[in-house]
Amino acid sequence: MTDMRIGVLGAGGKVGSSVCRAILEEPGYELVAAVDPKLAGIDLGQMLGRNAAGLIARRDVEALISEAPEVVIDFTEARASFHNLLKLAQAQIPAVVGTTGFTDDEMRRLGEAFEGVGCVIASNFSIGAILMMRCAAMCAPFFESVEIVEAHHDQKVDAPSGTSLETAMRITDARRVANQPGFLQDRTSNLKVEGARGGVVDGDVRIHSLRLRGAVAHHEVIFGTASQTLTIRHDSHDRSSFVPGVLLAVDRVTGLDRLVVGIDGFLGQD
Ligand SMILES: NC(=O)C1=CN([C@@H]2O[C@H](COP(=O)(O)OP(=O)(O)OC[C@H]3O[C@@H](n4cnc5c(N)ncnc54)[C@H](OP(=O)(O)O)[C@@H]3O)[C@@H](O)[C@H]2O)C=CC1
Ligand SMILES: O=C(O)C1=N[C@H](C(=O)O)C[C@H](O)C1
Repeated sequence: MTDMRIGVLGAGGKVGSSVCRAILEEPGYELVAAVDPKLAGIDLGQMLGRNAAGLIARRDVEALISEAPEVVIDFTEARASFHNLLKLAQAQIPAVVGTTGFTDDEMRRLGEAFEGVGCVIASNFSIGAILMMRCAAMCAPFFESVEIVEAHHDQKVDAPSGTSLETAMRITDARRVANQPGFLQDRTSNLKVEGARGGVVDGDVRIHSLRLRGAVAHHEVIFGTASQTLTIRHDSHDRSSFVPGVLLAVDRVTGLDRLVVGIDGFLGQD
């Protein structure tokens, strides 16, 4: 069997460079195009090691499409990603997307664009974060209060994190399905610092976003009810935590004919 031809958008970024290294090292894949505007024209051997020697970084998605990749992986920034994904869909190239920060309207339009072509968009590819979201949904009907705290490195551009938004959505969905009322509202009436109580999503789940140099990606869901709290916490200590989930999605996406959100369905054990 020939190796699967992979293209990467955001190859010079924190996650994109980890993904490129994995593609270069794992058997069964060939890195045929790597795009990052600031690296255009550079031999990626300098950045990714000798496995990448001779692979020249490309400037844009058009240059990537011209290399005929079988799957494209995208870890960039939401606005750039949205436009690039429309071009990939038009070229009938399946995509695996980790970029966060899409609007609801962009997600809807991507769903339409990928009718007939595989696409996986996941807010978090690490197994621990996926299980954290599942545990949070399982606990949601049993508690009266919940708040989410997420902490990321200080270079992150979107807030709150895509993972915390998806966790909030899964929590409110689980409560609705269990016919439970919304969470208790707090009684803060003297808010002395704007934002001190975080931001409210999906009606009543508060998210607090911390941005700290030295952090990678950390999510904590804290539930409360009379006399007790329950904390579910996940930490990504290194970007390699996302790689196995990305490769799993790459293996599955060519068998899809539409946009799938999340990789839960590929894990089994439902
Ligand atoms: N789903 C998941 O599991 C995960 C998702 N993420 C998400 O992935 C995204 C990237 O994260 P991270 O790697 O930390 O961010 P980085 O800023 O380190 O990487 C993004 C890279 O994309 C480049 N870029 C910008 N525009 C384009 C474009 N049009 N074409 C190609 N490359 C482009 C950037 O270049 P420049 O620096 O010049 O702008 C940068 O090198 C974020 O949205 C983040 O939230 C992150 C971790 C895990
Ligand atoms: O920007 C990051 O780093 C991460 N982004 C994703 C998110 O917004 O949820 C996934 C993970 O938290 C790392």
